[in-house]
Amino acid sequence: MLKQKVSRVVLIGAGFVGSSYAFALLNQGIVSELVIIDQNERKAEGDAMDLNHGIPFTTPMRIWAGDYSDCKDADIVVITAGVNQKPGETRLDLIGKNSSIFKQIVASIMESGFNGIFIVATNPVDVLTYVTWKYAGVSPERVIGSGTILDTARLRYMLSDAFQMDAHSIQAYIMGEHGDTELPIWSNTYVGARPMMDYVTENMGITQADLDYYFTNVRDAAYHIIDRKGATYYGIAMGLARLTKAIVRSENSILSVSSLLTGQYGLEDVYIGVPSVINHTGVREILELRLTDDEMSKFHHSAKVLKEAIQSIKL
Ligand SMILES: NC(=O)C1=CN([C@@H]2O[C@H](COP(=O)(O)OP(=O)(O)OC[C@H]3O[C@@H](n4cnc5c(N)ncnc54)[C@H](O)[C@@H]3O)[C@@H](O)[C@H]2O)C=CC1
Ligand SMILES: CC(=O)C(=O)O
Repeated sequence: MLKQKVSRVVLIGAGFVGSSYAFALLNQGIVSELVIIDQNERKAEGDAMDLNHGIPFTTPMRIWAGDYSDCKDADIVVITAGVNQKPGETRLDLIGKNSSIFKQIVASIMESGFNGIFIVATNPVDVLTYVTWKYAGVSPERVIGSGTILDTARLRYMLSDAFQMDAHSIQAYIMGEHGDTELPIWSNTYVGARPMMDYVTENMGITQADLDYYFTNVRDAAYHIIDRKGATYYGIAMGLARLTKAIVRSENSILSVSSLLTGQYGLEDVYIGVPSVINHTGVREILELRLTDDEMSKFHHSAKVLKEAIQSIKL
């Protein structure tokens, strides 16, 4: 007889990002159980009710507003709780408020006996992923930050729009902090199997100035969206759903997420956005790219900024 395979996600934080992620999970039928926790219990209950009413239109799933004891049987806990940026604020400006709530959140998760994978999206995400890893005291492959998964998607979208190519056919990565010091890895960008630089020079008349313009728009996308509608959530929600699918289905997919460096790129003891192989164990390995000297120096600068931010927190 076939065994019933239950996959459970517990979502902590049912704000813009969390609710959009829940909606993406339901629409894509990625897991069989979703538990929603928020300090605003009525909001978590309301979301569970609303989402349940969509079930007849999609894949069967159990959704309820729960509590931390539900983490015991969870495969993945996704943390999106905390404040978001107001216009003009950087992600690093959120460090004080958001790191202080993580101590209690991570302690409550671990008290349940949770033995699965953490995904962190709350900003500043690289710093809070490090904080989660420290507070949880688990092996680093079980703690993943959304890192530059969204920035990489933004870059692939912008290049696909510029080249009039399907975004799936563009291989490109943003590495570093999910924030102001991130960088594009042009040296490892491909259109299909062709290195992007020779493709665009030969066929498109696109210059380095154009590429710089696309990157600036990627780096500053959150500021532009927050100025217009107060928060960003659909893009990251779909990125979190993609990451969840890679774990639940053990896909061994390469995604640019925040992983702990342990000597890669000559760095250690920092969570930072790097292409990583994701499966049911979490981060199976970090796929180290060959960077140019300029890319390496910018990546080291980004890591330095993150390390300084981590040092500013009393862990
Ligand atoms: N990693 C990424 O690419 C992105 C990250 N973000 C970040 O995600 C975070 C959430 O953003 P939004 O959903 O827009 O904020 P929001 O304010 O809409 O939602 C936050 C939710 O967290 C809940 N919450 C706060 N403290 C809690 C606690 N101790 N326990 C349980 N729930 C708690 C609140 O009640 C609220 O429902 C922010 O830090 C934001 O910067 C947002 C977009 C992209
Ligand atoms: C808010 C944020 O981190 C983003 O949209 O990139």
